Amino acid sequence: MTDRLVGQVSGYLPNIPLEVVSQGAEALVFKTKVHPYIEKPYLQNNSEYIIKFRPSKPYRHPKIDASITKNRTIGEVKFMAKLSKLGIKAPSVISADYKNGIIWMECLGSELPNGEVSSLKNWLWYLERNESEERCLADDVKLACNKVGELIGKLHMNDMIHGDLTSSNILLQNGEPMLIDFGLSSYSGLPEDKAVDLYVLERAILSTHSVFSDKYNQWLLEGYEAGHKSSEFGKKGNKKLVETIRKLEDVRLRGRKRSMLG
Ligand SMILES: Nc1ncnc2c1ncn2[C@@H]1O[C@H](COP(=O)(O)OP(=O)(O)OP(=O)(O)O)[C@@H](O)[C@H]1O
Repeated sequence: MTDRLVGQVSGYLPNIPLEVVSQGAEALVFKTKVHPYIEKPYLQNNSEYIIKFRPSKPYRHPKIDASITKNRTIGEVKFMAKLSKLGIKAPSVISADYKNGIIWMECLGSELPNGEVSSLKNWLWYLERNESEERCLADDVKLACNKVGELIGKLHMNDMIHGDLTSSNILLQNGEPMLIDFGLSSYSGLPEDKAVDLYVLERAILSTHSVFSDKYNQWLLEGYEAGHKSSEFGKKGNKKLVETIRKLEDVRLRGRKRSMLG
């Protein structure tokens, strides 16, 4: 399966060496050392780039499939371009081929001592498996969670919804969090949509980092509050924060009822 898809993407990008990074439900992600048009680009990482390829789905009607691939790729690129304009940390888009579902972007993150990419999930797992409880709850972990919350606060203040907030979709670079994977992103000013975005992250933290999830979630929310209270947003920030947190309580309640009913 992967070989066929690698063959397909190599056909679209001839002579570009590709290394498979991940195969998810929606896309295949590759690393390459080749920039498509500049020899010395001004990016945080000038030696490696990411290529995200959304393959066609054989079970969909070819015309519908082509339209979905094109629209989702355009949607993701536009979202990333807006993030860059707003200064919300995420990979810069380098190039895109909408028709073939390809996004060439900046490669973020670094390598952890165990060789894994420095996503929030991998970093916390690394600490949980190799270090003491004290280390897992140290100041730099609190600061990273606060900063993630702040970043999401800024995203929501701009009425942007990530749609798939998990600790894998947050990369850390020199302690600074950056968001990735905007395949399910959308725009909404509704507190409900923002609350659901937060709830998805809260549940992801609970299931992925269960031992310390209470602390991590508390620190994330503290950062989220701080993000809204930044002088940049004035009184509007506090108003939006109160509305979203009130909705978050409703969403949690609905989630609990649903799990009680099985
Ligand atoms: N810009 C980037 N810099 C570094 N690594 C990245 C970048 N984008 C993606 N990755 C790596 O590729 C993985 C998959 O990327 P992404 O989540 O965007 O694809 P996906 O197919 O939508 O994933 P899934 O279906 O699992 O949600 C990420 O978890 C990360 O390890």
